[in-house]
Amino acid sequence: MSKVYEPEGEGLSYLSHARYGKDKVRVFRVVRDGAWHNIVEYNVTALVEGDIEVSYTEADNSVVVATDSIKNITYYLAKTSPHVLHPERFALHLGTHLVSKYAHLKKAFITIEQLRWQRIPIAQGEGQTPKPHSHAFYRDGDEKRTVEAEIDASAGKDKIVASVTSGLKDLLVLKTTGSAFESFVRDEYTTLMEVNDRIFSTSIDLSYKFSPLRIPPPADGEGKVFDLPLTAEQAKGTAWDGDSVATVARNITLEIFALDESASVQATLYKMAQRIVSEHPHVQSVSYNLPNKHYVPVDMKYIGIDNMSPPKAEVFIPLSAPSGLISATVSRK
Ligand SMILES: O=c1[nH]c(=O)c2[nH]c(=O)[nH]c2[nH]1
Repeated sequence: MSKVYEPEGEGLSYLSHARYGKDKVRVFRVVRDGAWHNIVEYNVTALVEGDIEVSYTEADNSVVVATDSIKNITYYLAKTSPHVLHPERFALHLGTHLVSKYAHLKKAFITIEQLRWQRIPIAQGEGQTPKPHSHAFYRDGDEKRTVEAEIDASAGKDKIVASVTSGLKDLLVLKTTGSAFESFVRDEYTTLMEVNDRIFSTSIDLSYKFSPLRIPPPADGEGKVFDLPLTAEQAKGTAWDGDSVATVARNITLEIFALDESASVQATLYKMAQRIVSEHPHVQSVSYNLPNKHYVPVDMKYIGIDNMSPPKAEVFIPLSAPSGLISATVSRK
């Protein structure tokens, strides 16, 4: 056998953080309700922390639940969990299962990206409103719904606490008026013109943090049976009710983007975030990252055509880079 590599200066350092698991677990699930089929497609990341130091420091794999097994558990729960169609609940179930089954694993970090599948609308006849098809779907954009759940069993397996941050990303929007940018700092570095009318386009990255949830001990001790003792009323607006919060947060974002007479990306962002906090008592904070995707009017002076400011500005160069990047978090007082 070749010589085992022995690091030098062992006394100089220590393992200060360790977390591992499976990334990019791609899952598609169909739930058949007779002829009516419901589907989800997820990209799942499932990571764990706990008493795993020796796997790094002593090459002792006896504490390692293989990442391959973590992937298998993800598929096992995609098959058996009653929560699979709801990304927040599925993340909570998966995380609870991991920390309940393995005593030495104290925390699970589950990230889910849900890809879009919409039902194909089918017109039933001439002049009829189209109806969503029972089992045929199309991808209507790159937007993803996101969930990040931390399931913490370090206070004991019967005292599991979960914190969940949900949101969406890659929702591309654009408006052709109702956006200005004026009265900013002017000095020797300024070349940007003040504009009272411009194109506003951004790719929305939104996240909202829910207040923590207590997870009751799983009935079978392993986390295979999992439910929250919340009535529908108690669950309203919590991470458990993630689907309805996601719908409202998305609608608020789109509505304010469309309707706001925007003074800047900053000011519009703030209005969106405030509205989400005000409509959901269980949302503790809301964050947005909004790239300002610039559309620059083409200067046609050289051929005697005015294309520089609205209403004359009609032909634009969509700049792929650079973009502005405006971000903020609005928190409940
Ligand atoms: O809405 C904007 N905010 C800025 O901070 C900024 N900076 C810039 O060049 N254009 C814009 N637009």
